[in-house]
Amino acid sequence: MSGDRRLLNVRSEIGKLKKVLLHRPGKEIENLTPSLMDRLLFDDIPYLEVAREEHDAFADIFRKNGTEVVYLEDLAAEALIDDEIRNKFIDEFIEETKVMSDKKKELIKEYLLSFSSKKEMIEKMMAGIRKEEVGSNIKSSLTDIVESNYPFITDPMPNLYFTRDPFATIGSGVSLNHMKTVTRNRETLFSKYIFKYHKDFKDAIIPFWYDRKENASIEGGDQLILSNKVIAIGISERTESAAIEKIARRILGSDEGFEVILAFDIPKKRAFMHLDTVFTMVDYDKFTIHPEIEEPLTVYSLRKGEKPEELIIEKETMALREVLMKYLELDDVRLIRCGNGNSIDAAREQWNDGSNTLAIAPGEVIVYSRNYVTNRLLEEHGIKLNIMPSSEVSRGRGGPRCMSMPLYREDL
Ligand SMILES: NC(=O)NCCC[C@H](N)C(=O)O
Repeated sequence: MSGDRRLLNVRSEIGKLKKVLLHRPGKEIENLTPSLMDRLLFDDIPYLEVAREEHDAFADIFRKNGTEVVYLEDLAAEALIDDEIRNKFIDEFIEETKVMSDKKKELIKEYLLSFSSKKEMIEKMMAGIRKEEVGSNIKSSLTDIVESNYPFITDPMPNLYFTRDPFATIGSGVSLNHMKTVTRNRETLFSKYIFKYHKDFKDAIIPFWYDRKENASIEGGDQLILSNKVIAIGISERTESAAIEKIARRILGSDEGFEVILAFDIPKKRAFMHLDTVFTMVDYDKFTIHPEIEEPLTVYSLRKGEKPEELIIEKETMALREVLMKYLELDDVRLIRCGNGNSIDAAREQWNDGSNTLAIAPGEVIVYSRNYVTNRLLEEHGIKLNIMPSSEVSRGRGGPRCMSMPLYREDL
């Protein structure tokens, strides 16, 4: 990045990745129980020790390829530059838990302030606070008595290792997302403090395209930067059209150079959770896809109008291939089908994020080892693979793209 003073720069899905944000799975994973899984958006409980080994192997792939890796937990701790900010952060964190009683709030604060290391305090916030850690017998309100069997004072945040979703780097700016679910919206507080107070960002002029307090939801897994002109956003289980409209006005009205936002209407179901669950870019003209999105799709193109704030919106029904050829101005594109078109392999590998690859350079991606049918096909299409172990991290229903947030990619 020598000679380049931009802190954040993402103008494609495939430009050489120079800096990426990860979160190493922590104790929050061990605070998952079967009865919490549904609300906390997990389908199984990963074995933490192995999940960490897999995640470390993921981080090593970046480092070996010249990508700087930074961790959410480190940046969040470093953002708490003085007592005033630490206090403010703790208060806001507690405000966003469902704790009602003032007495309990005081005890949580006291407990969090008792950590001498800021990183350990952050990790505790992420992991969740079990009842027995903070005055287990407090029954100062009716809710405490009624909910006395609930094991946590503050819930764990097991989805944090999917750093793709709470915020997204778009151009030189940040979409600080408002997440669909309460559990994931709590995660965005860490990003808020990082961009506001961390020494690397606090004095920078960073455009914010969205804010976590806005009322419509949008998640990073739905935000794909197809080129320096075209952004794709899924209208999905997690992202609402109202949010896309707002963000489009701001991005298209800025001087970042993006010309069109394509809103892809995808099925609202868990197997299609985000646009990147069913579709990722692996090279200039190659994409991995869930075979079910090959059928004609409804796509809305949003462009800037003549008047300030005006948007021109056009609805089209087209096959994905045609949409990509048209908007990326390509003569041809190759759609690489997850599971190589076999319905059983496709369904199995799709469930384990076979289409959720992360490009670290044009034509070079990180993939899960378990999706070997799709991986073979990618190789046959000339894609260079970096294969990571994937038994445990995959249980959270996200792949290499979901587990990473690029902060800086070289322009193509
Ligand atoms: N971009 C993504 O598809 N992220 C995966 C998120 C998985 C997580 N368990 C969730 O349901 O939000």
